[in-house]
Amino acid sequence: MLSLARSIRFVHGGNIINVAKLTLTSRKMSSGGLEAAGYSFETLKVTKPREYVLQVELNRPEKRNAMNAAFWREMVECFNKVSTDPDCRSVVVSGAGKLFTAGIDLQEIASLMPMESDVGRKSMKLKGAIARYQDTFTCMEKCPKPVIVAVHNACVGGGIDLITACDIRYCSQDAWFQVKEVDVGLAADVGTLQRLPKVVGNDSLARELAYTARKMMADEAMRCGLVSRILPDRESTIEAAIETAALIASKSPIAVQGSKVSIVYSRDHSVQEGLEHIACWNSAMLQSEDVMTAAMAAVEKKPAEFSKL
Ligand SMILES: CC/C=C\C=C\CC(=O)SCCNC(=O)CCNC(=O)[C@H](O)C(C)(C)COP(=O)(O)OP(=O)(O)OC[C@H]1O[C@@H](n2cnc3c(N)ncnc32)[C@H](O)[C@@H]1OP(=O)(O)O
Repeated sequence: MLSLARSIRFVHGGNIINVAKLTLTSRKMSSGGLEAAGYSFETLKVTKPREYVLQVELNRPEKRNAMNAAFWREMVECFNKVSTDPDCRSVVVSGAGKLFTAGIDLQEIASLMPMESDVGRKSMKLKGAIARYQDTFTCMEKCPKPVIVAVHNACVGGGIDLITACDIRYCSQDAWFQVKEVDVGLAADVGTLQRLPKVVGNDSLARELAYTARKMMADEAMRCGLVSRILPDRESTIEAAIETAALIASKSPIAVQGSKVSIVYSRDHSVQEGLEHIACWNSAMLQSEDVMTAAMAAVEKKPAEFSKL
């Protein structure tokens, strides 16, 4: 660890500020692939491939990462923890094995149905259950840390719900995407119908995919804006996602998380409401030490080191 003390005078908001001591800490990279401390799950493998970056891998490869009851519960536990983890600034989501995910576990789908005989009570219970399933992906959107998803091969049904709640989507050349729900007699209900049209900015295409359940291949996913990069294979897709996550993690966490909160808010509000929201947000956050830290680093032409958040 490298420590460097020096005195700097800086102008901020019309005031001259003396920064008595600037401590620069050298980067201590974690060894990738090791399970991240405190993140132990049955269906998810969480590792730390870079400093401040966590990789959450869907980890039921023998069942094609089908989403079972443990998965729906553990994703919420995982992302609630990520949200407040000062050692995490960005997240990569990937799938273990042959493909990204085969969607909801079809062998467990019958167990969704409550036992009540009265239709009203049954419906109320089911409504609560669907809301909890929705929370599984909404918690990724509510997590202030950017989430980059690396899709390879198949991304089916619930997989589309998952990836449309992420911030950034990359895929491999062999990736394909399928809003599969109508094929299993369902209207998609955990986010695809709400988020996909906004992600691709093409209402006609979103409806076509939802009504037909046709497969969309990687090239079309790129053209329509579902993904922003195509890489040759699974490994290079994950590596590219980790590189982007590491770049994000090197920036001010106050600025990055404020950007995410503002982008999500603005998507669902008018331009004027979005502007008012960010004005209120930044009336607090512009006072952060991160503004000074970033400015000083720029002046010194050195990488900025931001305090944990
Ligand atoms: C409140 C509701 C919330 C969410 C709703 C979401 C809706 C959906 O997700 S709809 C989509 C449901 N998924 C599917 O219809 C896909 C079914 N699977 C497949 O079509 C194929 O498995 C495949 C994805 C194309 C992959 O094919 P392949 O690589 O040849 O693998 P398989 O030999 O078919 O499967 C290997 C192994 O995995 C099991 N498995 C695969 N998918 C699922 C699944 N969705 N649910 C449960 N299990 C699945 C499959 O049974 C095999 O298991 P074995 O024990 O080896 O037999």
